[in-house]
Amino acid sequence: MRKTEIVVPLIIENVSDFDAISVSNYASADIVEWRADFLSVDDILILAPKVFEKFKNNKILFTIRTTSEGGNLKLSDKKYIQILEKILNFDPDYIDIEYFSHGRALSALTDFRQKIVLSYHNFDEMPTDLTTRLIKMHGEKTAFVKAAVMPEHECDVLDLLQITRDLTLEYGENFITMAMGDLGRISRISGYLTGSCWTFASLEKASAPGQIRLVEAEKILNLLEGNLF
Ligand SMILES: O=C1C[C@@](O)(C(=O)O)C[C@@H](O)[C@@H]1O
Repeated sequence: MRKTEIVVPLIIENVSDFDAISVSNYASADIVEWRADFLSVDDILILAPKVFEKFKNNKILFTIRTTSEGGNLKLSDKKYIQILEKILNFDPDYIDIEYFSHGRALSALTDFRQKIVLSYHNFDEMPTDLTTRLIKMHGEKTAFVKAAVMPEHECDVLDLLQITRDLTLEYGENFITMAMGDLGRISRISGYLTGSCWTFASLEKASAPGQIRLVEAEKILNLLEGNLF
């Protein structure tokens, strides 16, 4: 029995690509993350009914990664909240909210806290205030708190692992962390040590640097965690 849940990003770049997507490719994903920011806002709302119907037997995390945090869409808070409100009508299991870029969405959607994955992304560095940020995010009492950072040195990766372990011991198991890029790859398979609850593994196109492919992630996690849980 594996501990770490595997999240597989669903990336649709054109509405016309959707029908060719095979749900069976996502069968071994614990959660499917629809990274909706690869589409325009209009196309997100056009495709939403079809995505939630096609993946009705999967757990779905709905994510709009904005340009403020390494994604593709630049949105006002008002528009960001409007889209999330419309998507919530499809009852996703989780929605991602960028706490430091679009924190107003959290207060607007406070009734959905148990669906919210509060997130923070830093594609430039391992920030020195990461612990403070994660504790502040944890205080919002959402389902999960997630941080993806870019390590420059090996010590940045080791620091992230230790910070995750310390916070999990202190505050409980709702942290999801990863160090991105090739240097950070170990952080994606060390949840059994650190307490990080999820890892993101790619099917075809990775949604962030350093992601391990789904097939390999399953093998490694089953090897590392198989006899532990
Ligand atoms: O926040 C995350 C984590 C991630 O950035 C990663 O590094 O695997 C991938 C994103 O799709 C997801 O929304």
